[in-house]
Amino acid sequence: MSKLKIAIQKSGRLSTDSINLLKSCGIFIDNGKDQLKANATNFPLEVLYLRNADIPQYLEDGIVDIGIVGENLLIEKEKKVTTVQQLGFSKCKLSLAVPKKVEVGDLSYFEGKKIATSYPNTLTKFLEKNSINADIHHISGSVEIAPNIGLADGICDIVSSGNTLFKNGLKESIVLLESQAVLVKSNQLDVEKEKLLDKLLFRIKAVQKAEKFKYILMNVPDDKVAAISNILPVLKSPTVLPLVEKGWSSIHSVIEEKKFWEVIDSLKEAGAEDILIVPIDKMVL
Ligand SMILES: Nc1ncnc2c1ncn2[C@@H]1O[C@H](COP(=O)(O)OP(=O)(O)OP(=O)(O)O)[C@@H](O)[C@H]1O
Ligand SMILES: O=P(O)(O)OC[C@H]1O[C@H](OP(=O)(O)OP(=O)(O)O)[C@H](O)[C@@H]1O
Ligand SMILES: [Mg+2]
Repeated sequence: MSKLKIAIQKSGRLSTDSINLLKSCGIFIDNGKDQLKANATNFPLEVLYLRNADIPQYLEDGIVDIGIVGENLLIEKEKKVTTVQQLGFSKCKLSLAVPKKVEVGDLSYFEGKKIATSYPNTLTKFLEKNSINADIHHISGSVEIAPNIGLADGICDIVSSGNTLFKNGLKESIVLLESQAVLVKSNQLDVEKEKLLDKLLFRIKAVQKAEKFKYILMNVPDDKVAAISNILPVLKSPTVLPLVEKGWSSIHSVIEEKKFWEVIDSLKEAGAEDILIVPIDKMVL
């Protein structure tokens, strides 16, 4: 039987969330300590733990079938692969940054300047597109140190919370792109592997939907059931169940979490009591 090979980062910013995503899809991985290759016990999936930076090439070569990487890396590497789904974690930006006291104004500040980065390809293209000539210095890590040791005037690196910039006396000046983790596939999948990927994707979407929605329950006086049902921005019509106490009902439904916060006050004003919001594990609609 065919097996899908997935590449995930061995250790780093993507690894924990990637493993958790597989877990929440009900996929159990039989992992030994320091094992770089493992099999799922209940899904035709083989997991390869790799360096993030190597994954796009493995995908292009068809050595692995699918992988989880940051969008920023795909843009940098420009491999022939296909993005299947945004995953919503490891959100970050790729930005130009300079020492705190420097006034940047616009991109023309960087004309003739020296910029240290781990993303030379993305930066080169961005500067070319904007007709800026700069001296790009490629380093593979600890980029934020460069201006402090006289290696560069500015940097171009990943920014998330901004802590690393702050601690190194730098400030973000121009954002090149925004990124998040994505599921990517090789362009060499056969029909059987495409089918397995569809199965996996179906599960991922069920998990993602469940994260957005909550199960909602509340007690309401019988004469307010209609009014409260009208306020609730729910997926379908709510379920109404009688309480043991006469004259009261319990309304159950599924609601988008952000919409709940928009209607909570009107629900209370309309007479809803004992409102419970409960997480949903999976959602298949
Ligand atoms: N501080 C951060 N916050 C959120 N996401 C980040 C952050 N830093 C990096 N990322 C995202 O996670 C991806 C992996 O980053 P990480 O630093 O773990 O990889 P790396 O050390 O460059 O990779 P490798 O596995 O090749 O050693 C990046 O490409 C980016 O998309
Ligand atoms: O804005 P922040 O939340 O501070 O995150 C940004 C930092 O995170 C990443 O480095 P990481 O810690 O992954 O180290 P690395 O260079 O070893 O990959 C990135 O290269 C920045 O240095
Ligand atoms: Mg990093």
